[in-house]
Amino acid sequence: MLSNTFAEMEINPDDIRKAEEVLIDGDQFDEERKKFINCMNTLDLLAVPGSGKTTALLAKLYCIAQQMPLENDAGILVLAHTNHAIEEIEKVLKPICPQLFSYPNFVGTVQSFANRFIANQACFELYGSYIRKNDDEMYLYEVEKFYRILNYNKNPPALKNKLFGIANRDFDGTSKEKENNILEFLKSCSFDLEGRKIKLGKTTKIAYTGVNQNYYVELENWKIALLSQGILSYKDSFDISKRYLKLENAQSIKSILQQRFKFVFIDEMQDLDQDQVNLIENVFFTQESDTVIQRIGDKNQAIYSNVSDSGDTIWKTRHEVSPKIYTENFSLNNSHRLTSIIANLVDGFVMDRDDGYKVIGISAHQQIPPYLLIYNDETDAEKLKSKFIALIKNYGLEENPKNTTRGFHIVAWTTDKEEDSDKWHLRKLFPEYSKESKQKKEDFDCLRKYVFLFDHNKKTFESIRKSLLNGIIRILRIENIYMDEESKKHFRKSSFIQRLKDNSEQTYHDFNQKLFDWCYSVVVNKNYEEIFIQYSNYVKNELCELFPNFSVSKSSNFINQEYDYVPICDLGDTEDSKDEIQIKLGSIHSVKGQTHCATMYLETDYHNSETVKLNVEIIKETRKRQQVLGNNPLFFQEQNFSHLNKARSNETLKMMYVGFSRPTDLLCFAVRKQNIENDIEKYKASGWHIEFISP
Ligand SMILES: Nc1ncnc2c1ncn2[C@@H]1O[C@H](COP(=O)(O)OP(=O)(O)OP(=O)(O)O)[C@@H](O)[C@H]1O
Repeated sequence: MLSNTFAEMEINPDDIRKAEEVLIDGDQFDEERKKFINCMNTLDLLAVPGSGKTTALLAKLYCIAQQMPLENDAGILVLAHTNHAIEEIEKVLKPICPQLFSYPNFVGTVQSFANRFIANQACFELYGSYIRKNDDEMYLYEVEKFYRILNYNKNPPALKNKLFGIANRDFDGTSKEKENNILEFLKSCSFDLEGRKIKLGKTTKIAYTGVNQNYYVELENWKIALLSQGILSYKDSFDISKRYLKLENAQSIKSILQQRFKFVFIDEMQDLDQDQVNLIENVFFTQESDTVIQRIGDKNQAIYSNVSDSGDTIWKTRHEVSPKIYTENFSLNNSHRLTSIIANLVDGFVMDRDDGYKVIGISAHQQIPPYLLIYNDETDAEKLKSKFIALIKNYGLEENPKNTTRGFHIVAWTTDKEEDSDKWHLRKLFPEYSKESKQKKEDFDCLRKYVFLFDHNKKTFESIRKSLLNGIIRILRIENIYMDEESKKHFRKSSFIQRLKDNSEQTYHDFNQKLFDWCYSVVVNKNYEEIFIQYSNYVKNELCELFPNFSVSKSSNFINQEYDYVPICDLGDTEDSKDEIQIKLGSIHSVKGQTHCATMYLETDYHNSETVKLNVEIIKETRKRQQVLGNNPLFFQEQNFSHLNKARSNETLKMMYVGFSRPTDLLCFAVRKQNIENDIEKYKASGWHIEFISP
């Protein structure tokens, strides 16, 4: 393995100066940060929240972009796990270096890279179809559809009996829960189609042992049929890429990619799951490759894939794996985002403390102590928000435009639950939070959502047009109306439009006119209800002219299902609150990587509440000995229990580490009284300011 040789490129100091102007208001990067920006070798950079990892990466990308086109028409590849992380990079760099976002460079999620450069071709060569759907929700729908047609049979054992046994071994729940376990298994299992094994994680659950195993063959056929239609779960993209890259005739793909991408940068590296890490290594980290790979992140913030089967973080740094070749990891000391008081609190949550890893806040902002906001129940929600706003005003935070740009955020771990759930969640307090309206989804569980939940940020009709067409395609799919009966190929938007044209120019013209009117009415006049009626009437009454076999039967629930639309969640959106402070609502996942001015972390239930999960017993009570609890970072103590590998507590450490480390100025923690009643004095003594929202 090469330690690295592609080090000819030198960053121009003048470009660093310009980057400082653009990225950190003309401040100067210190020597440590400049060393990272200048380094053109393969490396891993790990550092605390707010230390400026992303900023330093942006500076480096800015400097490289100034030297484009690169020698031999080489490009750079910039990857992250989430769309959010990519959008942050685009937001800053697209306006000032658009060349970074066009050929031969690629900036995107690991998923989009895998699909575009490997999985799409793999799917075509292995299964005869390019990828048409790559979406876990759509995949779940396929799983459910398949499950519904299965029947029980004891002898010989039918697939349904087998699945029931596999998914519900030692499980004592209701029949609904058992059914959900089967669906969950079908959704999550992976298919080793070469070895003819079906696995969950690393464990083989069903292996093909002979021709009489009809249930195995049935499941395998279903999977192959999906792949042949280009319907893939997210994980499938990596499974088929891995398979494809092993083939003799795919070897050229690796060398083409290595030639094209001489630099690979991965931000938020800790979020990648094992498949993603392996794919990048498999393509770029080979004996013959001279591609430079720089991976940037913070293991303590791994809130996505986070742990391997052994309980360790998935990302193993080069130094961990080959300390002789890679003598150290890069690091950046100090957090520019955090004040020392917030940094002290946040530091107690650290799980993975490499040498010198300590959260030290060096921001010169005023030292505002963290606030504990204690409330009773959901009827206090508005008072809670008002208190947050009052604190923002009290410290004059809204007066600085930079603070307003960074924003004032209420964040929570669990954002959404069913209407009647007693599990605490963000929407229970703030119904204006609507997760689905924030997501740019293409497929939904009822027709109404196709009219209401298109991507409202798009100012053109493109998004609503797509959404309305997707709704029709979904109905045709539910009703088993195929584009081609024999191959059972489903319609896509383009083939549906083609069918209209094939029917007659007039049909096509009439439909287009209708579609335009619907789009106009929804986007311009916001006539959602009226258009939903017209749209669903079209489906019920006019689609049959195009497809004589069509009638609404299986899709009737899908069409009639109610959905209460709640307009977008930013509270400041309403007219009469124009001058008010805008409070944004979001999940911890959605604000990862962001810098806020003020953050209110709302405690919610994920299995249990955060405060409960941080009460960790480290010594059990016996007749002779008292129970001993671990250090609680909520009391500004350094946690000492993560080595016990209690999964719920450890994920809480990471989630709160991310949530608490967002604000430059004000951190509030909102908890229900019943959860912390006995600990209020401890909070006070440790440094929190206590505010009771209601008596
Ligand atoms: N060298 C610097 N000098 C001054 N301010 C900086 C510097 N680097 C970063 N900042 C500021 O600190 C804040 C945090 O930076 P950034 O988001 O890059 O940190 P990060 O390490 O990527 O954080 P996280 O781990 O939370 O993703 C930003 O507001 C950024 O402008």
